[in-house]
Amino acid sequence: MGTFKIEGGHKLSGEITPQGAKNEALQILCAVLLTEEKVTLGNIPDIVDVNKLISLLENLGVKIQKKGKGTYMFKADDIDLGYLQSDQFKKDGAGLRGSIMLVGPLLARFGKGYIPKPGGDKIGRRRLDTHFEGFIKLGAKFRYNKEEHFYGVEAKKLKGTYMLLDEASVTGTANIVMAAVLAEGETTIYNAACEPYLQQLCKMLNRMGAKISGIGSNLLTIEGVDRLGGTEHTMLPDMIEIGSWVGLAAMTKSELTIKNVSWDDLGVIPTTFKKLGVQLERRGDDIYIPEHKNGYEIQNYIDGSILTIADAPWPGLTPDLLSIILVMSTQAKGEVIIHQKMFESRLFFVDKLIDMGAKIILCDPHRATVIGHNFKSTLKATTMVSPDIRAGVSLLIAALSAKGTSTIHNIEQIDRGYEDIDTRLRAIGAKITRV
Ligand SMILES: CC(=O)N[C@H]1[C@@H](OP(=O)(O)OP(=O)(O)OC[C@H]2O[C@@H](n3ccc(=O)[nH]c3=O)[C@H](O)[C@@H]2O)O[C@H](CO)[C@@H](O)[C@@H]1O
Ligand SMILES: C=C(OP(=O)(O)O)C(=O)O
Repeated sequence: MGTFKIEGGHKLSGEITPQGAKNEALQILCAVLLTEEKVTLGNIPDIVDVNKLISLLENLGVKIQKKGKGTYMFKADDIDLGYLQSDQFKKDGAGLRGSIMLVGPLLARFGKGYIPKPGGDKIGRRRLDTHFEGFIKLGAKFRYNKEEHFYGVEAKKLKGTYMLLDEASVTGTANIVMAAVLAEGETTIYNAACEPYLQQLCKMLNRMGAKISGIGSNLLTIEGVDRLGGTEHTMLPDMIEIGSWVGLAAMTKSELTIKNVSWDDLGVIPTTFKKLGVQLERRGDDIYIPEHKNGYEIQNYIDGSILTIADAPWPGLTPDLLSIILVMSTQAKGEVIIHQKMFESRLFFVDKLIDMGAKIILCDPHRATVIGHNFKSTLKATTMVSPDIRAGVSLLIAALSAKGTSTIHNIEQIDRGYEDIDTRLRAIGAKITRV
């Protein structure tokens, strides 16, 4: 179990460049299976989950060449479907959430897709019904081995159809889109998720020859084609990382510039931080955050009632930023309710923040009320264990703002999604060491 030692209480300063988007990369990497031609991908983050998926592709027989930092060429012209039945696949496939999106492309191109119960954060129930209901609608036969938690779908040829998803699942939509692009006829997906990750995937598939319209909306129409060709694609900067650095800058009262954020793809993220009193400025495509010498004050609603920050499918606020927003609210002036609607076990990490001196009431598994200290009292350093990727980074931000030296164990959770985080934070003045 890896550990970070963090000496808190120091201001940071300078520039930080976000990595390529983790959740986009996981979709895009699976899409290389849809063609036997070369696909070159850039700005792939060097993080544990992405590297696990690249190694799954390699074991499936995809030829992979590293062209430079974050740039790889993939060629899926000789796929070993036998690997899907191996014990090794049952182990490797369960190592991350993103592996579930191998199923759609495999089903579309080879008529069969299998996957063990995927991994990812333990943040409550993470069902896969939307994915498999979509494949079944497209004509696939579904089977599930309960003892092994092993899922399978098979179909000679998928047929386009209309479907109304039971929920706007991010990976579910990506999976169904990747299956439908090679189906016979037209598929309409209503209540589709439309995060920038999905918009990027659909744009790339269109460059490969797919015919997808409605990109960016919750109604996608896909006219099936016989085959797809090669392409090049570059990941957007990771919006969750960008939000993490905004929260970090505010809570450590640091002047920070976040470079090349692709502002137009950030949706409500900048305005959400502004509601929490954070000053952030658009400078070209950078975010500039001044030193918050006098702290930051949470706005109330127009009628004076307490602000709620809640997650929602895009264009609502991503749930992946709520833990970060919660931690920075502990030093704000004012009160806020954090409502994590999607996941039921993602707020339990607040116990650690309470130990550190934060004023938080966990109302129920989904809602926490935070009463900010307005920097009148700093958090106390402590020893903690990172429960999931975003709670891990939130605890790291808490530790960087706290007085004294904190220890965070199980940092593998953080490494799952943040590239070389300690080196990058040291470059802007953080006192953090990996032990
Ligand atoms: C690898 C990857 O891309 N992971 C992301 C993806 O996970 P993933 O695709 O697994 O998440 P889903 O979008 O399927 O669902 C997330 C949770 O929200 C619930 N839900 C979803 C849609 C909806 O309309 N109503 C609703 O309640 C689901 O039941 C589930 O509990 O999307 C999540 C939601 O943005 C993010 O937290 C994850 O970081
Ligand atoms: C929940 C997350 O990831 P995953 O879906 O990979 O577990 C996340 O990125 O915050």
